Amino acid sequence: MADPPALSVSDLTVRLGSATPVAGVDLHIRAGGRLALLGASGSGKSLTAAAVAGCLPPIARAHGSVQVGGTEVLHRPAARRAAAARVGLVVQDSATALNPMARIGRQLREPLRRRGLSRAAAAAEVDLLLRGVGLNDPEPILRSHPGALSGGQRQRVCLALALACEVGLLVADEPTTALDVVTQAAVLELLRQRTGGAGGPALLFITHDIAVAASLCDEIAVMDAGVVVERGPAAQIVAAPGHPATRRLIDSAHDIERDLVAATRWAS
Ligand SMILES: Nc1ncnc2c1ncn2[C@@H]1O[C@H](COP(=O)(O)OP(=O)(O)OP(=O)(O)O)[C@@H](O)[C@H]1O
Repeated sequence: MADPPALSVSDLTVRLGSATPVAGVDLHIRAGGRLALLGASGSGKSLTAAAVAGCLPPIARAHGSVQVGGTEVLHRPAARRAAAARVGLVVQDSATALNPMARIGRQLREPLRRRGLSRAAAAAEVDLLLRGVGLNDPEPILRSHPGALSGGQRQRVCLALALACEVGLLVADEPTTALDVVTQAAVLELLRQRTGGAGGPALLFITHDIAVAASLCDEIAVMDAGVVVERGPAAQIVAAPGHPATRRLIDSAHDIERDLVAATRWAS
């Protein structure tokens, strides 16, 4: 039998008081697929991601359906979800995603111990996970508290933590926005290597950057004012954008590229 979709969102609506920042969103990611949810600031991407990950703000009222791995989870906060319906979450601000009081080693071993690994097996797996996300000298990282790490190191630890939970779906909400360009490229490459395909988790990648969306994901869904206005294969959306919101995102990417070329000429 075919695997159930990693994510199936139908008619998702999120209300915050009298505002409706997410209005009737449908999304679909096949097992091992990668979808970018693309949109300008305030278009409703993060609230959609929060509904999927089970961490909407308490004042939010959500309707519709969110199925992870075939299980309905919309009204189940992250901590109350069955293991098969858990979602790994990597957010922009990794400083808030980790417990500031606990050493990295403990935070990474915990989910592995919960999965039934022995103390020794969990320690070996943590070592592998950190090396797998490019932290090739794990010992000092394991002994550190989150505040002692750089933003790039913390983001890699968050990715390792999400992978330690062996989820079928990873939600990455602007995971590289707070990083310098070199570290951004490294973290994006890691996401490319560690998600998608037969073995890795599916990916819901939240971004306002169409170039990043198209380079990492097979499909793109564009949000504008709480609604998905366009969706399709990434190459097709970039080559032939059908909605003004998508064209605006492409134009702003071209503007940045033009500025960069002009600055390079100026400097040389
Ligand atoms: N906790 C909250 N309380 C009140 N309003 C909120 C809350 N979270 C989001 N909003 C509002 O809902 C709308 C959508 O927010 P959301 O964070 O989903 O947008 P976004 O597309 O992710 O934007 P960005 O790229 O800037 O993060 C915005 O107008 C935002 O101000």
